[in-house]
Amino acid sequence: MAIAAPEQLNVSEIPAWGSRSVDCFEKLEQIGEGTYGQVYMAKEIETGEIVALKKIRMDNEREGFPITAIREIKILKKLHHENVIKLKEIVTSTGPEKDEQGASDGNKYKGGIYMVFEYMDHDLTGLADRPGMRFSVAQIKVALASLYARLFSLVAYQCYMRQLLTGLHYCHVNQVLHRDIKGSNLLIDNEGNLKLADFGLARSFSSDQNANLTNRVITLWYRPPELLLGTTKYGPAVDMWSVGCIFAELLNGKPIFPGKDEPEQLNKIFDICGTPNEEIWPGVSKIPWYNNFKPAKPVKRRLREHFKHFDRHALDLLDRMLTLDPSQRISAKDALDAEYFWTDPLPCDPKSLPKYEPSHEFQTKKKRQQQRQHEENSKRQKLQQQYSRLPPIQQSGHGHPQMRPGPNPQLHNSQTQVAGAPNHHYGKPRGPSAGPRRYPPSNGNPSGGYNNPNRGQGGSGYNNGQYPPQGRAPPYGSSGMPGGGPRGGGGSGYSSGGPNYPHGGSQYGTSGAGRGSNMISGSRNQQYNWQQQ
Ligand SMILES: Nc1ncnc2c1ncn2[C@@H]1O[C@H](COP(=O)(O)OP(=O)(O)OP(=O)(O)O)[C@@H](O)[C@H]1O
Repeated sequence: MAIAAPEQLNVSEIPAWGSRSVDCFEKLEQIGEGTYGQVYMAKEIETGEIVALKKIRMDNEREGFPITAIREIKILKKLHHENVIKLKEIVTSTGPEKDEQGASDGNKYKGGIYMVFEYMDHDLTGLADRPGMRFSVAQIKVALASLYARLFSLVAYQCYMRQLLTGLHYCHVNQVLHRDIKGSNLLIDNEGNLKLADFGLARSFSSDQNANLTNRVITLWYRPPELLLGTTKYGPAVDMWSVGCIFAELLNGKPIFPGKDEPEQLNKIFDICGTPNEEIWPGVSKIPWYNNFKPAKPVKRRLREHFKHFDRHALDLLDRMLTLDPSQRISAKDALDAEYFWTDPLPCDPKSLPKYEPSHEFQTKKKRQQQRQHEENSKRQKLQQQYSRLPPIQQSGHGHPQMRPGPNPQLHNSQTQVAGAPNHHYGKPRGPSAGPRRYPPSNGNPSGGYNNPNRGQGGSGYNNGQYPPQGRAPPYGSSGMPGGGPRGGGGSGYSSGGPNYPHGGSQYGTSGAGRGSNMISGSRNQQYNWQQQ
């Protein structure tokens, strides 16, 4: 079998893949709008099976098939685990494509390539954003029902966290870094199963951690301090920081570090986790941008006080996930061993979790927009009715301006507010004011502008308007990256064979010394139910 050079898709490995047409599927509904393009819920016509079709965006690909898609396909082909999304096949279309209403998509001269995934009913962002899943302290105080619901959601979160860590441990053992852990990339089905998705930024890593990797990864709110400080040598600990942010977000009801840009992101982290120094984080002063960001006044860590309302074991675990020094940060394997997962109430069987209507971030956001629009319209109607009951306006021009019929300034104001209303916490990362950005500055200047020439059409970066283009930045561009990207010397790329195995006894090895994570069976010493590969 021909071996593909690193970064090339070895099509001969997968003869059946790509041979079927997307016409084998009927698109039912759009469920996601990602950097890649749209994601659809679709039905396989022959079998009736429901799948998710993710269209690979090709419109700005003068250089051929997008590297992020190649990486995602290559990595997903070698990962097989119940907590990692399954890529079933690749399908193509040669001619004009139809949208879910059966209309041509207007892109009639272009063929399309789709990844076919198993379908998942929710993403964690969409699910956590459902009214029934979020509870304020006030609600809990006033209603016993809410208390039950709150307890129930805590049990659900514990169950999701266990699955997230199990899937991530599997990735790390197989030497894959995810590098974009966030709620909308954690998919959940109605059986309560959680799966890691969106491996477009993932890559293999070698256990010596000496290779230079790109610094420009992980959505801002979930990005660890070592990346924000400019390191290019990192490992699985980067994903564990993101897990800590998600864990705290679930328990807290909102994101914990919602920074607008890199400096603010670091400030938010330092404010709660304390400022780093050589004592608590040996080597921190050697990280490229440490001096740029060194706070004038040291701040003490106050994470435990800040989240003192969390359950004790949850707080212990969170403390170890949000450890500034990546070498002291807890691994996925050790996190699965934490008391949090081994004290009552033990994580439940995912199947016992409640079933909800499908909810993806894309849909919940759309619904919220529609609801806002609806509320505005009825407000407007009410005001118009009020005005129509008012006495007619005198033509002399002495009347109060608010008594003038027709649109008045107030209404215009409120309309503007709707259009430009701040995005909800769970809004898609679209720009500085609309959620976390995905990439740090590409110009090598940590506190300077954030234009990213790699970010899709025209490379307009983040400063151009509220909604910058959504093309996923090839994470391996070479511009201005401190230390050079993995494409340059040192980037290990992919091995052409199977995944590399970590050396026995390493943090990510499967020596069998670790305790298993299957809480349902109640056995703490059980092995993980997957094979290392
Ligand atoms: N297999 C699936 N089943 C159900 N929904 C899915 C599936 N895959 C993706 N989605 C939905 O589509 C959204 C976008 O998918 P994905 O993250 O893979 O695309 P992306 O282009 O990488 O997006 P982003 O730029 O936000 O990371 C997800 O957040 C999820 O809501």
